[in-house]
Amino acid sequence: MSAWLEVKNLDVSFKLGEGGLLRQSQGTIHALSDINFGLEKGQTVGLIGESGSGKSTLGRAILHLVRPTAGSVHFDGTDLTSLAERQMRPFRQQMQMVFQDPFDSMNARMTVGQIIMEPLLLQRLGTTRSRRERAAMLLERMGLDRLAMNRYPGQYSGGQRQRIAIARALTTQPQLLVLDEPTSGLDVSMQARILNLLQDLQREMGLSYVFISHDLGAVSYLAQNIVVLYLGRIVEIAPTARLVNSPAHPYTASLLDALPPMVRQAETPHLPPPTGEPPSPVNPPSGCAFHTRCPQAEPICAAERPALRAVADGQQVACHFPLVSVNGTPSYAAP
Ligand SMILES: Nc1ncnc2c1ncn2[C@@H]1O[C@H](COP(=O)(O)OP(=O)(O)OP(=O)(O)O)[C@@H](O)[C@H]1O
Repeated sequence: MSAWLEVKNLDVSFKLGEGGLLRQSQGTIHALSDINFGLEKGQTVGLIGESGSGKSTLGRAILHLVRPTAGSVHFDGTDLTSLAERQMRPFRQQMQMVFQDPFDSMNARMTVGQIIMEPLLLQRLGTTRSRRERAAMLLERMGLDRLAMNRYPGQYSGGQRQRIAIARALTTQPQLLVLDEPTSGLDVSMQARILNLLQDLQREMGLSYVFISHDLGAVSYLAQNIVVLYLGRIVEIAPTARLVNSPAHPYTASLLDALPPMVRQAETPHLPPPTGEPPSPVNPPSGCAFHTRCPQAEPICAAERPALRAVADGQQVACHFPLVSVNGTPSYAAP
């Protein structure tokens, strides 16, 4: 049975040398290869990985903002990838994106009210009065004063601007939000407040989230399932508790190193964080792309790409030597 949101065999490539910043370079960036996962209504899936692993591209491909090279995205039974932009319009209302630095995506000369009402205007929804009323109501729900309607985003702190961005994303009453690093750049207490707000809104409105972050701690707070990406491929996918307590891929175990001890259990393996920069996605390493940085790589890892395979209920890993055996039992010695 298909999930409410289903990503199937998704590939996204960018050709270099066709203009823009990258016109000096040649080749193809395989930003995403063979991505498969599902999300149920009212739930959160986390996308985690280092910079350049393909998280934002995946979020954008789900929202039909990037055209996949192959594969499909199904939303509530409809294959979005087969739709022309005009047919996509009713779905745009259902799905919105919240960006990392909302100030970058806000026009500093527009008032907060205009910013929040803009999606309604663009989609020609409501009347002037109903748009204003909805924007003011959402501002209040975000813990901001209605007076903010006539002020400018520059008058607000990072955390307040993130609340304004969330209010804007909610104006069209979407069912799905793609949250792209919504807490990065905020201090720890503000991060916690935004995460709590997102959790409350999810319960109240039945929202579904695709939560993109390089911070496993933030993702594990909201997500029921986590997808770990490395150089455009899924290396592990698992229910959150399983991933955090029994990671199967050495790369996942190295991301756990950054988790506070109260989130990670004492006996959970956590390898040192990967050293150096990830390899280039234009010319990725042979076999398992992580083998060049993996502390336990064997010759087969450079020769053959491991397929994603199930090791426990809901847990799949692409590794020749997973840290758990096929029945999900940890196969590592406690430190
Ligand atoms: N429009 C584009 N044209 C060419 N290459 C792109 C484009 N968008 C993304 N890429 C490349 O695709 C790869 C994945 O990028 P993406 O931004 O999805 O990664 P990310 O995991 O979200 O990283 P970050 O955390 O830094 O945002 C990178 O190598 C990036 O340079």
